[in-house]
Amino acid sequence: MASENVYVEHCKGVNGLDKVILREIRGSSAEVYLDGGQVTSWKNEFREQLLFLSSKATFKPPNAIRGGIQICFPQFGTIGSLEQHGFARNRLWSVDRDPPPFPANTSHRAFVDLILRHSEEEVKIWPHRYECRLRVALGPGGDLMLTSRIRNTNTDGKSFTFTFAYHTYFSVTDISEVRVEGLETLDYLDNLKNRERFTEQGDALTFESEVSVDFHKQAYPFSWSF
Ligand SMILES: O=P(O)(O)OC[C@H]1O[C@@H](O)[C@H](O)[C@@H](O)[C@@H]1O
Repeated sequence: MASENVYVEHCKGVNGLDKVILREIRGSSAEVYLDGGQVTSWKNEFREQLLFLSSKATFKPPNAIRGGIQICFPQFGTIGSLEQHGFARNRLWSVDRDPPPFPANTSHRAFVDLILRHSEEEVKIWPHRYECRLRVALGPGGDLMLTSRIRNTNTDGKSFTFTFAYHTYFSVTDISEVRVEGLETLDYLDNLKNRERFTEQGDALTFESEVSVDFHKQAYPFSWSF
């Protein structure tokens, strides 16, 4: 059997939408929808699901699929004039059959390359031309790697700025066991308190009730909602 069939399967998912299944020999797998360029499932070798996908996810483009790993581009959250989290999660991506080489080549066999290019319709709301590439790769040990590469294809040489995020919905068995470390001394905006600014004091963030906070570290904002 061709390796494409063993490790990478192109098929139809919910509502006939195009999806790609990545499989590794020890049993781990991932599923990626071309709608939104979105990973919707990631299972370890014991077939345990590591991502959350809402039972209310509609799989009706151009609505974003609620769950998995949404791609937020060219805007994360409400930092800018576009709709929340930008438009990439609402667009149909294509399989990139001939991606430019990666600086460090890996030996992964379960991977897919996707590409999203500007549409002329979209240029009206975000006046830039771009290529947004995403490689989703599943390693032999079941590790999932997302690599994104964004290229400015503006014909007039004009630069643009953007924000980007992998908006990941993790599946959590017991929220009281979860600790997020490494945030001490960083400032955050609390979405449940009118985005008031606070400084994290503790050595770990824990979750006893609903939490929705955006942390800012240098140029990289990141956000937690439970
Ligand atoms: O509802 P959306 O647009 O998919 O956003 C999902 C979440 O995105 C997070 O970044 C926000 O902090 C949350 O408040 C929000 O619920």
